[in-house]
Amino acid sequence: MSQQDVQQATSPNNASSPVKAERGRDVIMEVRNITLRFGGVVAIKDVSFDIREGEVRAIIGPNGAGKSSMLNVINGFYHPQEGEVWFHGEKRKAMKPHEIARQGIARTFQNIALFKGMTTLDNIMTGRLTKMNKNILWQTIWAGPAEREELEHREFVEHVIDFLEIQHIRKTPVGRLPYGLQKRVELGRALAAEPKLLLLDEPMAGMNVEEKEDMSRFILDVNEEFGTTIALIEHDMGVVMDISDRVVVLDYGQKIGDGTPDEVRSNQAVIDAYLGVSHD
Ligand SMILES: Nc1ncnc2c1ncn2[C@@H]1O[C@H](COP(=O)(O)OP(=O)(O)OP(=O)(O)O)[C@@H](O)[C@H]1O
Repeated sequence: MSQQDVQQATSPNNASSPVKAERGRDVIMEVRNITLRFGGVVAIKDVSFDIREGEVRAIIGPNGAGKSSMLNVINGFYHPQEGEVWFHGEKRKAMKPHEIARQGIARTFQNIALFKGMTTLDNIMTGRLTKMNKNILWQTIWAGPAEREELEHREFVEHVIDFLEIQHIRKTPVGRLPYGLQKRVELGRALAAEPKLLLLDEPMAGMNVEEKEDMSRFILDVNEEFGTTIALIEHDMGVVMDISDRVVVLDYGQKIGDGTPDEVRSNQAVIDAYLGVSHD
């Protein structure tokens, strides 16, 4: 990234709204002194930060900084060698990812992870899995008469479909959809779980400008209208500064910045990290 890119990404036009910055005072997620190693590689080193209710929280940093690893710690995919994860005031015990999903944490993936042969509607229905008994899920998708519980789930899913403006593709197999719409369906599937905390792993990756604008709008709408707390990893700095309330910055596995977009954009360590300035 060039000096100009850093300055553009940190221009005042991208300032987040003061109204949003005021929101979300209660901490719902906290990582404390997390250290994660893969053999001899230290992916995360003694990192602590929190996520407050109702905010959009970004985790940024150069390639290899430890962002995905941190998302996987929050999500329960990785168990750190040191440190603690707290969710809703409780220290998390060792849990499987599906148990964590039942606690109200949902995520999307960097590489879309949808059932490509299934329709938009059925993919989003699978997002209800944590809310329904498995038999009902499979009846809903494959056969079976509509039951009351199924109808309630279907109703919520239809609400998500309307909200994301994807009614026109509800019966289309997702493998046939353009990339930007597949990303939207994936967001829909995560929303169908009615998460308290939604984790987005590079939601704009591979998108053109228009698709990025659409996705930014949907993320903010989800945050505003569903009241969902969102933590995201994103490489596009302009987008990050636009939609986030607070940003944590990692570099070589360590936290080098944490604050509002304004605070982060004027942090010299952050600017140096993005410009590749060496630090001992
Ligand atoms: N499963 C793994 N096994 C071994 N090393 C890993 C593994 N996952 C990540 N790492 C290493 O941990 C460090 C942090 O990687 P991570 O993918 O978390 O960074 P990142 O900030 O998400 O990078 P990128 O922006 O390139 O996706 C890197 O040095 C990476 O090579």
